[in-house]
Amino acid sequence: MAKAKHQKTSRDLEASLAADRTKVIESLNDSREIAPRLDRYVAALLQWQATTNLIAPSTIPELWSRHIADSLQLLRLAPDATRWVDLGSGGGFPGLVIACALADKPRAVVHLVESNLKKAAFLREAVRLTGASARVHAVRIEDFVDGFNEPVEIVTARALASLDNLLDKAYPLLKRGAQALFLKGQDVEGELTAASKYWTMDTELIPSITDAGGRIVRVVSAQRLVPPPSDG
Ligand SMILES: C[S@@+](CC[C@H](N)C(=O)[O-])C[C@H]1O[C@@H](n2cnc3c(N)ncnc32)[C@H](O)[C@@H]1O
Repeated sequence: MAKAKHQKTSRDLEASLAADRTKVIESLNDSREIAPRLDRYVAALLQWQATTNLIAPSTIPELWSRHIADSLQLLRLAPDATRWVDLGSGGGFPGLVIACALADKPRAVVHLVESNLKKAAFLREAVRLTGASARVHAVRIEDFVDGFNEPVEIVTARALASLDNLLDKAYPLLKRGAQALFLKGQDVEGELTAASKYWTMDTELIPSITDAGGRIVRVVSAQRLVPPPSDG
């Protein structure tokens, strides 16, 4: 009886995933190159998810719309960018998904910065399996951004920190001319108000196409008004 229930549950999950995949793949202009890469990525993610918490388990049935489409929407906002840095990549959102989409674009690279060694190991395996245009940096963001001197056009982050904190983390890249695309939830106005106490910013709020009420914050430029509190 318990075994039959387990089989039904796993069949239900497979059916949900397949329906969700179809919806997302059909929404793409041309999925011929990216679909096989994303399929390999999802297979690896589900395999590693059994031992490493890469995504919230409740989101697995809608993995394609909640995570993959959520990540892919950033490409429309920077269609010509080839140099990306994704901060706190976790299981690969949005950076690895973007790197799958850019795999055939000359000179494209997405730098994935993730300090958790197990997640970084997963990202390396996913890059190997998919052929994504990505490099994995298993370091803390704070240790990565200052010494990183390759060209950067776009900095991304999702589910990492408050806007004020994200600006602090990304600032060494923003001041070199990079723009930021931060995937945010519904309370982004509150975060903008809080950040504006410390920053003067040129920002744009773009509605998310996958997360009702969610917004993408495009930071065109930012300048800190008040120095961050010192540690000592
Ligand atoms: C909540 S997860 C989000 C992961 C992914 N961006 C997503 O949307 O699914 C935040 C990730 O950022 C990583 N992280 C947090 N602080 C970091 C830091 N200072 N340097 C590097 N990685 C960090 C954590 O290890 C974790 O994997």
